[in-house]
Amino acid sequence: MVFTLDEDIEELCISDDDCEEAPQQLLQPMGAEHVGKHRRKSSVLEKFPVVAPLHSRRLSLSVGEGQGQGVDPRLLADFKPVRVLGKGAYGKVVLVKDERTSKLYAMKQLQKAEIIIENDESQDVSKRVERIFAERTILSQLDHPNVVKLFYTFHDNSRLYLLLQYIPGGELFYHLKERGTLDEDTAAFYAAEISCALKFLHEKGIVYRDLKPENCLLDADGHLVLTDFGLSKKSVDDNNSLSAPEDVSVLHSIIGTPEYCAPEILKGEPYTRNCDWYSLGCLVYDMLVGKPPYTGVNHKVILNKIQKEKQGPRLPYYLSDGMKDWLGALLKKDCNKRWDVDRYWAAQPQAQQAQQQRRRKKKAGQERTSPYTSHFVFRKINWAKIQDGPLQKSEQGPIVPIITDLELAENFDEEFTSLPFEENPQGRDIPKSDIFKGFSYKASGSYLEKYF
Ligand SMILES: Nc1ncnc2c1ncn2[C@@H]1O[C@H](COP(=O)(O)OP(=O)(O)OP(=O)(O)O)[C@@H](O)[C@H]1O
Repeated sequence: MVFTLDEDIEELCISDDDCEEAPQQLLQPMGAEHVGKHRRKSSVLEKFPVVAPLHSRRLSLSVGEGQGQGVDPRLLADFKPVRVLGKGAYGKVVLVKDERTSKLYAMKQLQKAEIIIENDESQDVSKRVERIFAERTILSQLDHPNVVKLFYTFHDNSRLYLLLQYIPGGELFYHLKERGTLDEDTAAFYAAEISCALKFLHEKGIVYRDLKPENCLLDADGHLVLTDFGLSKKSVDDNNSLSAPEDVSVLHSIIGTPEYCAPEILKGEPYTRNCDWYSLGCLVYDMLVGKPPYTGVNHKVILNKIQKEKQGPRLPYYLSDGMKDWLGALLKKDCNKRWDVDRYWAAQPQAQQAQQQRRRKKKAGQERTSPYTSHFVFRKINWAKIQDGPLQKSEQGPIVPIITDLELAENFDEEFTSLPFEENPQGRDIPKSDIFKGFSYKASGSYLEKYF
């Protein structure tokens, strides 16, 4: 499958009724200035002010929304805010407690006004709305131990809300900051868990596209969970056809952190699911070295650096030969020479292997065809246990977060957790519009029961 950023929301919406045109009227910016890139945070992180949830606000759900699942619609008033966990482009993520059940959730809040604002000439409103619906729709279809779970979505006049599984261990890189770098076995463990999540997504036709440190969280037992599916894309064609690549300026405007982004995406060229494996290479490089392979103040600088290197980044001498080999295969800037991990995931039956052997002779040095899961760096990984989930239930990961009280959110940056819950005077309702109609969702009863 080959993708461009030209997404097709109609394929991602649950029904045609859910998909509406973006409104034409424009809203004025809220005054917050763009703030430069923060280390290990996306460049858009501090663009918007923190807004605490309005505990008392009532909702204006569209009639019939979410009724497909027999929804007893949830209200903002059902959830008591406990602490701010993080911030993103359109709002923040807040730890909340369900007043009915006392369960904790991470509530991702997105400000409608910020989504439909025309303050960025390079990105149109309908694309932003598409991405928000895509995140909700994709997450509602996934169930994997290394992917965050979505339980409810709803909206009111000013915000959209996604009620996600609370991942209490915080960002992996929060822990890495304390340690500096990780040893190879620990990095290989996280690489294996991320690989399983990526493989699972790719099999469902989803490209994640946003693999970066702040989207890798640790659960209470130290297992890695991917969050933030705002840039994920579900494939709409299975015939490998190429559509015109999206304008590269549009692309740059939605990628906050280019350091982990595949070169073909940075260049605005068509790309495949293979881009996620490049990002995994960058992430693991960062775990081992303390910074991603190419750094720079903007996309152009990073691209120039990538282009200067013929084969890929230079790998530090202190890494093992096995790790160098694994990183080198994923960090190939030419996506045709990069390891096609999805294809060569595991050892294949002998007949296929023989066929590949013949092909390999033709393309010697071009493409890695050895099985991914049996690479030297994964020699201590029990793939069957990770892939099927029992490992995540029965064993702890290499870094077990210290959690004395789940509500304290001890593993999250104080920069966020210390923020007060006060109503943002700048928060504003947007004129009633159908643009977000169909956003509300409730997971099935059995799904909710399975996890609570
Ligand atoms: N399910 C969760 N449990 C705990 N913390 C979370 C959860 N989801 C997100 N967070 C925290 O909130 C931060 C921001 O979340 P997220 O990346 O989903 O927001 P975003 O608006 O999509 O951000 P961006 O604009 O950078 O893409 C994360 O980096 C993480 O620290």
